Amino acid sequence: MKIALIAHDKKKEAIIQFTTSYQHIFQKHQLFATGTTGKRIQEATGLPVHRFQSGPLGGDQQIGARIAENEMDLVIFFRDPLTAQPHEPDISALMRLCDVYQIPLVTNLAGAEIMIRALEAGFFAWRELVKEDEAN
Ligand SMILES: O=C(CO)COP(=O)(O)O
Repeated sequence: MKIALIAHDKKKEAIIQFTTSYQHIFQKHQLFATGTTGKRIQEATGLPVHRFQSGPLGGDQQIGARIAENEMDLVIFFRDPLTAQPHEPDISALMRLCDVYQIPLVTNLAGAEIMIRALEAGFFAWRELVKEDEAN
């Protein structure tokens, strides 16, 4: 599966701990991330991560574009709800596209814990069916 990982600055440590804890699962998937998040995850885990621009420089929009092309299966976004972000419209647009295209999105650690277990349990098999349908 293609997984997007994004974390706001105050949530960077949390996403690093999360990806480190579940490295054995993440290593079976293709990882994508906004710039700084991806760099930190790569440094901490050694996992290969395709890095887009940093969030404020368009990274959220680049991930949104992948979603619009059905090229992303899951978005794990550790949002900071207590800090104003200069690129708030980009963040809203990304979340909106997840809803438009029915892409699973979690925006906090509690949701991510459940989602990663669902991923490992095979609950994402339907994504392959959607893609097969589109190809026909
Ligand atoms: O701002 C972000 C998401 O909206 C995250 O961007 P970085 O991973 O580059 O810090």
